[in-house]
Amino acid sequence: MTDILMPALSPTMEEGTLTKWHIKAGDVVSAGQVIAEIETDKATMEVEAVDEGEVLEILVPEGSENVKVNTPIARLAGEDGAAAPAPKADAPKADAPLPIATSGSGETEEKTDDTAVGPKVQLRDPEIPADAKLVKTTIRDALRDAMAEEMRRDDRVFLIGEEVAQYQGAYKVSRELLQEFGDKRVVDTPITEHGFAGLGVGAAMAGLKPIVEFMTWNFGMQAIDHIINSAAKTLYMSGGQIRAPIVFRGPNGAASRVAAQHSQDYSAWYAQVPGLKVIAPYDAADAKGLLKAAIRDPNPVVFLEHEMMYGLEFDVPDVEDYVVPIGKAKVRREGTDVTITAHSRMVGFALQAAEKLAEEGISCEVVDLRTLRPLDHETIVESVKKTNRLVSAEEGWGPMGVGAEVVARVIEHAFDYLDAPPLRVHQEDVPLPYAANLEVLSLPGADKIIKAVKQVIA
Ligand SMILES: Cc1ncc(C[n+]2csc(CCOP(=O)(O)OP(=O)(O)O)c2C)c(N)n1
Repeated sequence: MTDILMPALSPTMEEGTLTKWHIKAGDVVSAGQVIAEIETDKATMEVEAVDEGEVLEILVPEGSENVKVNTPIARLAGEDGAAAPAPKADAPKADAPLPIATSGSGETEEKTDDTAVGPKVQLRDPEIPADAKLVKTTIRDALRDAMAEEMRRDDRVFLIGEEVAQYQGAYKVSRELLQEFGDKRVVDTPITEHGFAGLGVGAAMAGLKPIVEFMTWNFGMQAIDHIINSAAKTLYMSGGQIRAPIVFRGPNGAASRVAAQHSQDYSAWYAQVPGLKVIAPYDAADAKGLLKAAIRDPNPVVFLEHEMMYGLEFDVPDVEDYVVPIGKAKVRREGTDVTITAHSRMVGFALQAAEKLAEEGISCEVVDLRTLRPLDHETIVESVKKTNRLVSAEEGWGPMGVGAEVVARVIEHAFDYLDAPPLRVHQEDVPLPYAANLEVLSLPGADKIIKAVKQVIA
């Protein structure tokens, strides 16, 4: 049995009208068949079935307004995930551009809010005063606040990218920045990643502090030459005379149902490059504090946000100038039996796994890497010296990955403390499939972490 959920047509869509059903209970739907029409203030969209299955029940009648994204709207017989709907963009209204929907990333973050939940108890950073007020903030707003604060502080800081100004960001991360800072400091560009990334690197070398937003890191590949060959290497190649203080940021990692070219993790790609710093935060406080640190850093920084986490809320300390140091991992849960390392969205899965394993009497320590380059192996090694076992978890591919590096460092620095060979959890070694059931099978989650933990403690 599979519930068809109300899809999100755009990254910011929260609800819509279910205008028409093309199916009724008892019908057998086939893959690609249009089953419903959905309307928001921005677009009308047809929903297609991905696989075949019998319609057991229509849960939301046609004509229903304000149906929240992710509400079950119909029930199909069949394997879980096999008949999930594929939204098909249709006739966006002219006055409302939907860059993400038209790029194929329409159905993204809201869908996953339940799979990347935050920890119930968060360990506090030592730098947060004990009496600091904590304010629930989405990751999207935490990133926005970081940019706004740094732009107020330093007039050399500016933001450039596709749809960052008028549209306020494809994921609404630059909300109201154009209004506050004007169009000289919040700059819309054509669809030319290679062009505007190069312009950013030149501006950085000339003394400005650009933040270059990629609509997703997938499109940042067009600009990879500027990131690696220009930004990362110039300090070395100029004998220390020319710096490029620049932040490249945007959504990274697996999105939902957008297929291989729109859905991949660049952590290991950039973390290999000398001259770059690479940051991949998990929660909103780190997103804010680390982005502020990245903007101030004199080096080029690759800042990997998770495409499916922008709408998630976490506690952010309400302190004057919240800056989290680059290059320091964070122990998010203390434990004694096994160390789990993770970054970005995988931290949520690691914490979920740790909670489930605790019910069986297995105590996991979860280390959030936060910065991938430079990697804080001291914190990891310290943890492994205590637990004697290691599982690394990452969303990207395994070979030559972040986990491979973590394991190598632990073997180098704590070989004698290991009681079992370390294990790596990662995506299957394939480009991410589009089909819902294969997508689920390809990506790592809490279940795969639990399996690996049980294997290393066996
Ligand atoms: C290299 C790259 N950058 C960004 C995107 C995201 N994207 C997809 S469609 C689109 C807007 C396209 O606008 P336009 O060229 O005017 O075509 P339209 O779809 O409006 O006819 C953007 C920015 C992409 N697919 N590839």
